[in-house]
Amino acid sequence: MAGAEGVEVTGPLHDRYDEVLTPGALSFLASLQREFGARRKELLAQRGVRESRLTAGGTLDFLSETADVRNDTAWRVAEPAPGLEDRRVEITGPTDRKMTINALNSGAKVWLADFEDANTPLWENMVEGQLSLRDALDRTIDFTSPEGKGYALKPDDELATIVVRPRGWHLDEKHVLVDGERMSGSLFDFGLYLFHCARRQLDKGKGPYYYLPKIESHLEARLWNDVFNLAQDALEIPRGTIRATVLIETIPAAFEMDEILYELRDHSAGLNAGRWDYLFSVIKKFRSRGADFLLPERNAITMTAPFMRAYTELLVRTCHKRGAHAIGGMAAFIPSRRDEEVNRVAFEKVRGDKARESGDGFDGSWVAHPDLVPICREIFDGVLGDRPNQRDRLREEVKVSAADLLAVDQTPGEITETGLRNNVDVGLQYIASWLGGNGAVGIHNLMEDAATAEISRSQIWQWIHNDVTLADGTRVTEKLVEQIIDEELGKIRESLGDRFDEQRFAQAVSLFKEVALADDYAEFLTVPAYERMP
Ligand SMILES: CC(=O)SCCNC(=O)CCNC(=O)[C@H](O)C(C)(C)COP(=O)(O)OP(=O)(O)OC[C@H]1O[C@@H](n2cnc3c(N)ncnc32)[C@H](O)[C@@H]1OP(=O)(O)O
Ligand SMILES: O=CC(=O)O
Ligand SMILES: [Mg+2]
Repeated sequence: MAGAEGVEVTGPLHDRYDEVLTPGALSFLASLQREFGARRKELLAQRGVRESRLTAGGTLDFLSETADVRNDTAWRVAEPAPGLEDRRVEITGPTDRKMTINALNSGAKVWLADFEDANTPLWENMVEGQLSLRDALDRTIDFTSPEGKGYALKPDDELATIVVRPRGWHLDEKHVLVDGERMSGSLFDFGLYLFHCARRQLDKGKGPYYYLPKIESHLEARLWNDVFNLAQDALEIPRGTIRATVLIETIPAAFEMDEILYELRDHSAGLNAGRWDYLFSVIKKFRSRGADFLLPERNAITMTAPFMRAYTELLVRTCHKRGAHAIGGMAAFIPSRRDEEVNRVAFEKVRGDKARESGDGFDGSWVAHPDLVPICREIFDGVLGDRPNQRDRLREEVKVSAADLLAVDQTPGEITETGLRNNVDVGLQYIASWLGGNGAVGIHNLMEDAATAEISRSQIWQWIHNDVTLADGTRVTEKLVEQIIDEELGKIRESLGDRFDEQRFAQAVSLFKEVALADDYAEFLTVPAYERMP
């Protein structure tokens, strides 16, 4: 494979990788990295500065310097692009060939093709995911399971619209060096998909669409907008062709929703309420601030907690004021085709979650599994009927203050030994799976991904470092957690039997201790985890 000037690919080049990593594509990636790499690093450093202020006792508020943007009632985002008018059901998931076909065929309006929370950024997952997307658009994708079950796409007009979620700004792609430096994982995922699939999508009457994860400020949204403009110009695609839905899934971003929409207004496809990373962000940003920012154990926190309601209500209000879609989040309950009771509970929980969202004015929502598509559709059908969305529901009565968004201590629930054990158990099982190359997994009938695992390990860090006592009066210490790690690992070993040794539990324990116990808190568990990957 001929290279591109200044670009070195250090990952293995398996079958067909040359179809994605072409000299033209690599040159395009290099141009994005050269233009935006330094700004990305500056913005990541600014996250640290803001976080240090919070650790020192500071707070978050709506920005005074952008009050004009918030108060100006005249501007609106672009009208929805083809394929994004009606988003009442969106399925999310990894981009391996089987999941790609299943997601596109699922009956959902949109498929979020995930290179972030549901994905281990193993080199093979990244490049083969891009091949899946391209092959899906060419309709050359197929798959045969080891049992001989064949998979093929339904006709185009029955397929979900593809929306790609690249990695967040914090992640590198270490297998592609530009002028000797690792390139941004975000730019790698974004750029390869745009380079290969923008024209293919336009030929089908749709476009290159993205979900943007883990953004912490409108300046990060501005960076994405500048990336879009340069990329569209370079590929001779009209500006405004790319559309992006931003996940509001960090607490600082909740104070900048208007500004984020404004920065991306010609490319915007709305906002999504990414509840799991949002909870992680609340814990992370205020992790050293004692009782005022202490949440109950993970499974006790619901979307009706006052600070979560404030966030979702403000999101719908802000989106609809600007003509943008407001998309709901993920209920973690997954159905089972083998256990009727598990299925019943999952359907009931998801139904309740989608009923609340559709009633609040969201225009659609996420599901994690094809069997949940009909439920989400039925609930949104009940509110939307034949209308593609409810962007006209302005929710002008919603008033949310900074204090409402920060009312973390008003969340009902407690911290128990069961909650502590669950965080350890799920954290270990998830990390072992992630290190094995699978970033989305069902554990105890709940969907676990990078965002939910971040909550588990960060709660433990917070409880140890804030002298928290459990409901039974036991203090959470490093020693106690070490003991629970041993005990929970023993249970996992027993339940897996011979399969235990096939999985990466030794590595998972070491990483879990690093990210849950070490005084020096890791900003993302996926960053040290990535360094342990080939
Ligand atoms: C916080 C956030 O960011 S949420 C968004 C990120 N997270 C995700 O996207 C998770 C998506 N969901 C998944 O990955 C999966 O549903 C899991 C891992 C939770 C469970 O998967 P499984 O254990 O395979 O579930 P199950 O065995 O019930 O699957 C039944 C069928 O549905 C398919 N399926 C399940 N989930 C999905 C999905 N999200 N997309 C496409 N197909 C799916 C399976 O491949 C399987 O297909 P098959 O019958 O042809 O073999
Ligand atoms: O990405 C979604 C989330 O909830 O996190
Ligand atoms: Mg997320």
